[in-house]
Amino acid sequence: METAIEVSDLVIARGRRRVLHGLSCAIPRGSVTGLLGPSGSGKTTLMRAIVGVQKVESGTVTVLGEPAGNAGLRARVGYLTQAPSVYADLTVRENARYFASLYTNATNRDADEAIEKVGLAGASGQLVGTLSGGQRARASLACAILGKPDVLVLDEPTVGQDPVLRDELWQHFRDLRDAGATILVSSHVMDEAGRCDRLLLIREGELIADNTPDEVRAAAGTDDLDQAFLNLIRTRARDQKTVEVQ
Ligand SMILES: Nc1ncnc2c1ncn2[C@@H]1O[C@H](COP(=O)(O)OP(=O)(O)OP(=O)(O)O)[C@@H](O)[C@H]1O
Repeated sequence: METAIEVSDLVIARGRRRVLHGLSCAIPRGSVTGLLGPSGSGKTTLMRAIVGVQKVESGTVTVLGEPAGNAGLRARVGYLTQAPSVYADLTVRENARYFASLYTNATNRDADEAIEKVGLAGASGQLVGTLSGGQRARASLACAILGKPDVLVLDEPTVGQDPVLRDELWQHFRDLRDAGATILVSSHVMDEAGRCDRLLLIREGELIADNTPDEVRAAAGTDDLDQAFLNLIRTRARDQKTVEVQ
């Protein structure tokens, strides 16, 4: 298994609080890896470290063999932030073509293709400021994927999308993976966890599972991933209490 992203003993503080406490994981190349965990557990912080925009206290993050954030990675790593990062006063097409112009290898055709992939072809002439929240999120996604990056970091890409669109977006993620991309995708929705090749479950800045969905189910003794995560969290909390008492 070739590793695309290697995180080692990562410690990050945000504000005065320590958010990640020595987290380590390895994300295989050509996989869709789900990053799951409660709100505030550190998912976005970990993603920011992987794309190289987060100040790190200690530890290392290596992406495609280079330190995260290196100039050589700029065109190879795509990042969808949680808040849409597109220009409200440009149309969907203008946004996508503008982002395409920032890549040496992306064309207007790639921009139009990406718009189609996210289901926005019918709204490509519309100003982003007039789109619905879910449409705006998809416009942002189109801009993140159009450069065909080797590593794609997606922070809650399916929030606010209807089930049909969600299904299509997940199919697209799998297509990108099959073409060789490595995808890290955060989600709150457990039914999305089952669609991933691997899962990272994070809680209060610590990794409590790094497995395939089947392995997570087996370790937790239940077929239901929602329940499996609850079991893992409860077992961990119990173990920690036992250690404190001893
Ligand atoms: N700019 C900031 N300054 C101070 N604290 C921050 C900042 N950004 C995030 N935090 C804190 O860091 C912790 C982790 O936040 P993070 O955004 O990584 O969580 P998350 O798992 O992505 O949450 P969500 O699922 O709600 O997006 C939280 O306690 C949050 O309040």
